[in-house]
Amino acid sequence: MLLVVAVARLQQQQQQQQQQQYVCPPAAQSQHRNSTYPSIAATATVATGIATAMYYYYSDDGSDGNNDNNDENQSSGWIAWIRSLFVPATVLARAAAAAPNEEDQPSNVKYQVNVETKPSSADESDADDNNDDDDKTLSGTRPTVALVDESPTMFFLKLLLPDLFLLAIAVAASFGSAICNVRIPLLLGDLANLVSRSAADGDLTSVSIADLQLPALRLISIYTLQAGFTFIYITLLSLVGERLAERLRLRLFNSLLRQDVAFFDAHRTGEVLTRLTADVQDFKSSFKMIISTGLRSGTQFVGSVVALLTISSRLTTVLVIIIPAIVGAGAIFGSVLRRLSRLAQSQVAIAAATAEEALGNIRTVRAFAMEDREEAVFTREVDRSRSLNVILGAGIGVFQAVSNLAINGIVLAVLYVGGTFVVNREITAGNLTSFLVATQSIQRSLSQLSILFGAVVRGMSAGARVHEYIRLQPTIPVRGGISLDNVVGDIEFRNVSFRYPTRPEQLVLDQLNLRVKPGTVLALCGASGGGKSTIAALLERFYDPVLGQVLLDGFDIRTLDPSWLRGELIGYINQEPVLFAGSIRDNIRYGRPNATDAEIEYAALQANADGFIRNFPNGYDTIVGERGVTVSGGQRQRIAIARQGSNFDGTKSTFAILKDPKILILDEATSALDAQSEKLVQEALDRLMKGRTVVVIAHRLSTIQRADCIGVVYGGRIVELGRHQELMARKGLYSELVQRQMQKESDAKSH
Ligand SMILES: Nc1ncnc2c1ncn2[C@@H]1O[C@H](COP(=O)(O)OP(=O)(O)OP(=O)(O)O)[C@@H](O)[C@H]1O
Repeated sequence: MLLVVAVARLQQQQQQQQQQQYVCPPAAQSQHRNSTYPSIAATATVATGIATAMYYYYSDDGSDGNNDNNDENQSSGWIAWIRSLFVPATVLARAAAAAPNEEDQPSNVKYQVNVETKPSSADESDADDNNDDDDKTLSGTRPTVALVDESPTMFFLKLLLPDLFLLAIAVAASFGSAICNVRIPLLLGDLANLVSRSAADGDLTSVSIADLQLPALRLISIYTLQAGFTFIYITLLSLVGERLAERLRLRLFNSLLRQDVAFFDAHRTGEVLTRLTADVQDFKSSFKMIISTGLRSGTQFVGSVVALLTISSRLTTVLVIIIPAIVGAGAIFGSVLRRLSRLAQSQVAIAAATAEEALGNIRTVRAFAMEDREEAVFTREVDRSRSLNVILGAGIGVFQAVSNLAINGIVLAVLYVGGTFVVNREITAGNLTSFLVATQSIQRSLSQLSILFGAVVRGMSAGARVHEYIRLQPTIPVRGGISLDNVVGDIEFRNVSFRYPTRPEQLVLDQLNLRVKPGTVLALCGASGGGKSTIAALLERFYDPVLGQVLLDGFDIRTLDPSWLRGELIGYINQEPVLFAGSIRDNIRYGRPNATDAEIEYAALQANADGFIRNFPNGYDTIVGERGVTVSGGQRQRIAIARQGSNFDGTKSTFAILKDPKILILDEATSALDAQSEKLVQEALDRLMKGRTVVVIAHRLSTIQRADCIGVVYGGRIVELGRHQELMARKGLYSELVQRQMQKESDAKSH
């Protein structure tokens, strides 16, 4: 019996010790937990016919807003066709993560917003046995992707909805223009028949001007009507296209702003920006082309075929044999060019990325005197790009030359066979003219439809790429969840294990336990790569743990509103605070857009920043440049500190407008500074830290000796925890780190 009681007591003591071990500073426990001529008489007519046909071949009614219609553009149309057939096939890797457990919550909930997260498999298991983490294996914890179940077609139809009426008018006008195009060759044939009749009679006066007036008037009317339709559909299509692109860009940007931090770990900024710019542009152009060229060319094609059959079914048979063969050969050659072009395009992108990297990091390039090397790398990539594009250009040249030969061959074939029919009086010269014009109309329609085909493919893939990002749901929503009142700033990491989604094979935090009591300062130190910054990232909820919980005042932070958590509760100053390209004033005001100038200046004063800011010629209106490059590191940090708070003295009295976080995370905040700047920054930080729970991540151990508690992070765990003196007395890893650093400092001094 005594033995049983003794074992039970021993187990109880061990449990208490384990809990005490990760409390900082060591003391009481938290109460909460959770969670595209024949007859000589007719020669003049045929000449007129050829001229008309050639006119039609080399011109167009206009347009689809994409300017693919005159001689020059005819050739650029072919190029556009070939180019348009490129289908960049990009399939993206995904990222994502976990979601909250819902359990009992303490009662200081201020308000609640709907939580949008979807539980992942990892979370489901986590929810089942919240604290039984010991039983869990850490395999299979790679985050799943959360997607909105909506097809791209459905999405784009919905996006078009506000402009449906305008689009309907544009479609009707485009259709009207196409009908006019089908009518024009027939009216031209009527006119030609009149002229040929007079020529055939050998009496050029047999046809009076009055006889010519009616068909001429009809032609003028239809030309005018067509011009009107063209104006309407191009203008409206342009309007609808631009509005659609705008909505698409806004939706995409909105979605990107809300993606998980893990998404940005996995995707290059350049790639994301391409979707926002080039892909939206491609989608818009293709959309406009489908409506204009598609509808016009389709209607023209069908109308012209009917016209051909009406004029001469035998002559039409000749075309039916020739045209498909030519189109087929063109398609095969086109696919080869397409592949070549895709290669050339990606090479251009590689060259651009090389330049972007070098120019974006110009300071590093300059510092290492690597200009020549970067030039050599860029030259190599540009050379490859040139070679591929020269081959592509030659291919396009061959394609276009053969195309022109084929098209001219068709004209000759129709003239020859048609001429025979005219000599045999099977058809009239006017009919032959109409036939030629309609043939050209068919050719033009077919070539535009093939361009359109490429554009459709390209537009669809661009649209799909854009939609892919839009339908991606962040696993950590930006808003949603509860906000608390009267937060005291009690932080607890309970059995937290973590892997970065981009590197799931590496366990970064391994069942880490840590408790920071309200109003105290915890300093985290330890070897590089141990997991210190990761602890801060989890506290900011940039990521969710794969196992375990991060608790704030007893609430699992997955149940809290992330926007409230980051915007109000936690202040985060990292080693390289990033400023926006605006003025100093706007940067300090960033957290609270409604702060007055007086409040901003007070905050700057408290952050030891007012002095240097006033020394700038433009004072608070000084522009800090991209990412804040025109101010020094120490100045940048003090601006970042001023951005964090105004009630530096712990009172909320006069200036409580700027951000006033209850919890502060200082990630290497003073590590990049000289002694004088560090002193100024440290003073500002000391003021800012008053009355808050602070987690400091530092390498220089001398700066953290006064911390209420020091935690040594190693291999994703807290291996030592306590006050400076205690840890020194323990003669463990901390004392070793301190001694090594002292040695380094004295070595540096003696040199
Ligand atoms: N975004 C990320 N994606 C993948 N792995 C990451 C990411 N950030 C950090 N890591 C890895 O996680 C581990 C812990 O990194 P962390 O930045 O937390 O360490 P640290 O202790 O703060 O190091 P240091 O003192 O050098 O800043 C490292 O191995 C690092 O390579």
